[in-house]
Amino acid sequence: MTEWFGGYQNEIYLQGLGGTFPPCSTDATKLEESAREILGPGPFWYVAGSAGSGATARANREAFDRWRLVPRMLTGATERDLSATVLGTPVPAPVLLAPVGVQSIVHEGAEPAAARAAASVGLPYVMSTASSTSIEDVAEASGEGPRWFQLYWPTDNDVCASILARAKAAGFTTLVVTLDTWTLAWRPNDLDHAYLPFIKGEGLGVPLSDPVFRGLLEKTPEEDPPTAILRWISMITGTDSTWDRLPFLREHWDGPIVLKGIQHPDDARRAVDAGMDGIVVSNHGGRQVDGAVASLDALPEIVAAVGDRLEILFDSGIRTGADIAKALALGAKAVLVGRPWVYGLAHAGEAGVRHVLRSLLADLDLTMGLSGHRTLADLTPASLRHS
Ligand SMILES: Cc1cc2nc3c(=O)[nH]c(=O)nc-3n(C[C@H](O)[C@H](O)[C@H](O)COP(=O)(O)O)c2cc1C
Ligand SMILES: O=C(O)C(=O)c1ccccc1
Repeated sequence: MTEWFGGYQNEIYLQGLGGTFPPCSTDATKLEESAREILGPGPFWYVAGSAGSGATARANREAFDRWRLVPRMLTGATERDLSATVLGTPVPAPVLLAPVGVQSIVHEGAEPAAARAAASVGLPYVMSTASSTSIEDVAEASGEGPRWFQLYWPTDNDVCASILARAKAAGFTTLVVTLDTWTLAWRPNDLDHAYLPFIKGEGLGVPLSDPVFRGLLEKTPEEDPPTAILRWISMITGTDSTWDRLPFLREHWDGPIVLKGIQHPDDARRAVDAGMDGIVVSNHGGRQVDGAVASLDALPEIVAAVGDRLEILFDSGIRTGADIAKALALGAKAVLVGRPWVYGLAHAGEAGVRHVLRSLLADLDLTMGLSGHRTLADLTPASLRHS
């Protein structure tokens, strides 16, 4: 079924007639500004911050500005179909909620609130391994909504297998393996506030509810929290995996597998050789390698290298409908969005996330229509000029 996402614009104007307004801004920049007023400095910078000088986070945005849509007229784009199938998951529009850890930092409703909002719009929720709640709780909140699982890859194979089995049993269809964060980058904004969620014992919903992880501990996490926390941190950080470990994941996951954090065409080729189903071209929103290439600048080369051999998803820097259209025109099959919906969560929980998602989809829908694109297939490099 196709949905007319642009209709949210009328809905908002009509609300205004009755004196009601959206729960937070429809503009991503303003959302960040007002989130700063709501959240304390530690939580705000945890979300807004990035690695080092912030060069890559800025570059992510600047890259979008160098591409411009060239609108076409009289194409009959008054009715549009944004629907797609992404790695076997039918979606009303090719947009996913990027995995975001420790959402309890910004809102008490945390991951279940965001998962409910995603399900209500029909967009896939990608649950982070670093969630505040268990896999099963997020699955329940998702209801009928599509759900994918993001893995921070534990070095202990039994714990890894247990987590994957639980995710599968809870109805998560697609596995997203994040490769670019095997340790946290130098993040001055977090360091200045000495702010590390894990140390505060947050974001541990997955391991603390895992029987195999618990079985490794001499005392329960309830009796001895610091030991459990440190054991988990040492299991998912500090040790980079290598390509030869990927078959283990294939053995323990029978659905599609996506590698997140690919920025070099040769790594994209290796993902193909390893039999992966997809990649996310991403620099983790500029939070890992300061000075790294802008994600959008990395995209065309990767599409040229492997475009027809696996599904290419994209994230890092998406803030508007035009940004989504540009990434799709450059060859991404779908995009993930990070910070904007987290700010929605901070403002108004589930309703805030829903508002941000609906705003993005309405913006995308109207941008596509007014630039003469009726379907996603109409968005090609020819839709853009580099400026
Ligand atoms: C607060 C925060 C927490 C994040 N946590 C995770 C995570 O747990 N797992 C992961 O793969 N990516 C994580 N990311 C990265 C996002 O999935 C995504 O790659 C990034 O936010 C995209 O950039 P954007 O925020 O500019 O849209 C996190 C990002 C933010 C902002
Ligand atoms: O902050 C992040 O970017 C991130 O990926 C993460 C990792 C572990 C816990 C919380 C967030």
